Amino acid sequence: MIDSAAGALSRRIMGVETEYGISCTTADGGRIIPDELARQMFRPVVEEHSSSNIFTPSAARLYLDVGSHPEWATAECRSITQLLNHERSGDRVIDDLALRVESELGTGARVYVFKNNVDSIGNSYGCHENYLVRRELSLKKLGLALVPFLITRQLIAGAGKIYRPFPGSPSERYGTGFCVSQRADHVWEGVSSATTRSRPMINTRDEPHADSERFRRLHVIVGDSSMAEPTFALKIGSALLVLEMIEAGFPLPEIELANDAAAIRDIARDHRGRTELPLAGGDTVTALDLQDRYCSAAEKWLGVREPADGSTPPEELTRIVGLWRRMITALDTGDFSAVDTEIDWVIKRKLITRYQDRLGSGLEHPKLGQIDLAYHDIRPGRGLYYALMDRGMIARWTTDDAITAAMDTPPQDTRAALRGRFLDHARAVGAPVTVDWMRLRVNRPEPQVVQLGDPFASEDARVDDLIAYMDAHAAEYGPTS
Ligand SMILES: Nc1ncnc2c1ncn2[C@@H]1O[C@H](COP(=O)(O)OP(=O)(O)OP(=O)(O)O)[C@@H](O)[C@H]1O
Ligand SMILES: [Mg+2]
Repeated sequence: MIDSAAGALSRRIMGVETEYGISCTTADGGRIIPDELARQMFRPVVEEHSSSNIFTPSAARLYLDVGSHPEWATAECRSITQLLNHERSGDRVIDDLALRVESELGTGARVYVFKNNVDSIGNSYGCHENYLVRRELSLKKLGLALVPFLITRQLIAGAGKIYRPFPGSPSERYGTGFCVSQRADHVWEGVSSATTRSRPMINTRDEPHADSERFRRLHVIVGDSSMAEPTFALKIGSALLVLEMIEAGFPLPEIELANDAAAIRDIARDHRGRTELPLAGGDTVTALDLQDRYCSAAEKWLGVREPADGSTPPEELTRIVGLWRRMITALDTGDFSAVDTEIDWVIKRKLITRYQDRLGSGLEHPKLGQIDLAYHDIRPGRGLYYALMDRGMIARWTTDDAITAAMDTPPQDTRAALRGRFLDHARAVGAPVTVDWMRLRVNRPEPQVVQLGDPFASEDARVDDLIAYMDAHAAEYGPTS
């Protein structure tokens, strides 16, 4: 049981990290290996910043992670649609890097960027969610309370994939089939501080990127990347509501599964959530029953929670819980028509089934694998996701204008606004600076550092002073281009 004396955090900082898969074919049918392709994509970034790990004008972090996966970590956000806009703006920025390489390579070359979580040889890359929580809460206890929700969340917000067993694959014992989640086969335990050796669902590494006396950062690494905007909203919104309820001590299923890793893999292969999951105490529960209970709790919670200014508006949460309920009903009845434009795995399964019927083949058919992958291509006008959206077969949650605005404008109601202003000014006067989530530093003539321990604060006189310092020394920084 969580000590809920501190109550639910009514305002919260959230961020999402997305790792992308990349590949390239040249006009003569050749390939460029991902390492080299990643280097080419990041060349303009390195030319401008002398680094492949930067903070962008929208205060996001753009970097090249190990394994040639470009990563976009959104700036700190306070509401779900805001977070969605900032996550989507990452797709646009990364696609611009891909377009540039494509034009350098000349007619016929194709650079593909996929927002998925598995490559063709079984490597997995992540989509991490970050939620600010109070220091008083133990990440371990919070994690244990969240795990049954997160293990079953794939049913309502998974990205879906065709699973093909191959020797050495983590779930070799399962036959070929459609899974609701991409990530389910690639997590090994519920809660721990490791990230790669034994990948947990929640990472408890204590790295708050904020005042460590007041805050912690909950790092959820079990989720799939989302293509459909409503899927993203439901994935984040449902987690946010469950987190709030745990913090507030609101009644929730108190469940400990006997084997988290086995449960998450079994659920991934059960499109109706009916698998009986053994509990640590000996009984069983179905995944659908668990999700139904979380959703019912959230419906009640919406009636009593006290919204805070600047956080996700209640109407938006009502919309999220409405979608959640429609998805539970679909799972229960087997009629998915009320959600088949909103939830990634449902959209994808429908598409794949249609092609499968046409081909008259099993899921092993390579064409179906191509369709599976093409759904995650982030290029408008080329990727299957965008093709379906253009035909009205995928619903929207936000607008192109809002996404475009987020490409170069930080959230205005968090610390990100300060980072954005600082970077903007440094660029204008050519000042050498170093930045991370917590820190703004002017490097010359004398190092000047400001620590931003409160991620909610979007104004700070110390940052005004840093800007004045850069202005005062502008002549020493030399001409700007
Ligand atoms: N105090 C905070 N609470 C919640 N989220 C935060 C906080 N500070 C930053 N974030 C978000 O956490 C994410 C951090 O991304 P980053 O890729 O740097 O993750 P990391 O876990 O620190 O490092 P890495 O991915 O290199 O292991 C960003 O999306 C950011 O907006
Ligand atoms: Mg990261």
